[in-house]
Amino acid sequence: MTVHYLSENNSILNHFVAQLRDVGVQGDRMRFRQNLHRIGEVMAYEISKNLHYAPAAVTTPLGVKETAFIADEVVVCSILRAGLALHEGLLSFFDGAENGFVSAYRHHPNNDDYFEIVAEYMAVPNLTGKTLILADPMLATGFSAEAVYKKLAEKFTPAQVHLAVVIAAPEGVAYLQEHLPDSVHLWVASLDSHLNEKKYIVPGLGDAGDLAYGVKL
Ligand SMILES: O=P(O)(O)OC[C@H]1O[C@H](OP(=O)(O)OP(=O)(O)O)[C@H](O)[C@@H]1O
Ligand SMILES: O=c1cc[nH]c(=O)[nH]1
Ligand SMILES: [Mg+2]
Repeated sequence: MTVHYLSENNSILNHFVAQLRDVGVQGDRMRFRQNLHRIGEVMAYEISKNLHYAPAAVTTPLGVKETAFIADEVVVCSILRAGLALHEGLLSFFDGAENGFVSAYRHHPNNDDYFEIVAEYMAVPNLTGKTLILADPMLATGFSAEAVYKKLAEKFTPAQVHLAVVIAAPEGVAYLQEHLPDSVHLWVASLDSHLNEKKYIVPGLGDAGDLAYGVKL
């Protein structure tokens, strides 16, 4: 797996991530979703630098300009719920992309800290031969991303896979390095310190799904 750390260079991306984290701003759910959307746009731009291009001509009122257009067939696929707002941002740049949605949540069967990932709902187009961009703001243990990747890989063979996450824990990055193929690209807006005993990212931002859409039962 190739990891791209987007905060290695200072950019306005860091402002959007900082607002997601800030307890004084988080109460504004619309701004939280809007910042995920804006980060999705920035990530789309960064990922676009790794896609394949083919030459094509554009006719202007004054002549013809040879340029290069994305040749890959892009599919944006979000991991529900928290991936949705990021998905919309990616889609606003990859506006011709196909779309997929897969669910993943932490199930605590014993009402303690132990959990299993349940990935059951999957609504996706054919991914074989296409460029799959998986969107999920949080990479904590890496179990959700792994479960979703494997569920999709059972049925399809994408030509390229890009996993776009906003905040990652080192433990999750290391886990995916071991469990996903070398060909996968991981895009990280910010790398944090560690996971706490509940496997939440520290300092992180809290629960991204709840902050975007409200607390679930
Ligand atoms: O790396 P992991 O340890 O698997 O944790 C990361 C997962 O946790 C969050 O989803 P969550 O389970 O909170 O679901 P939600 O989006 O419905 O809130 C997040 O959006 C990831 O999918
Ligand atoms: O820190 C974390 C870990 C999992 N899911 C979240 O939303 N946040
Ligand atoms: Mg959640």
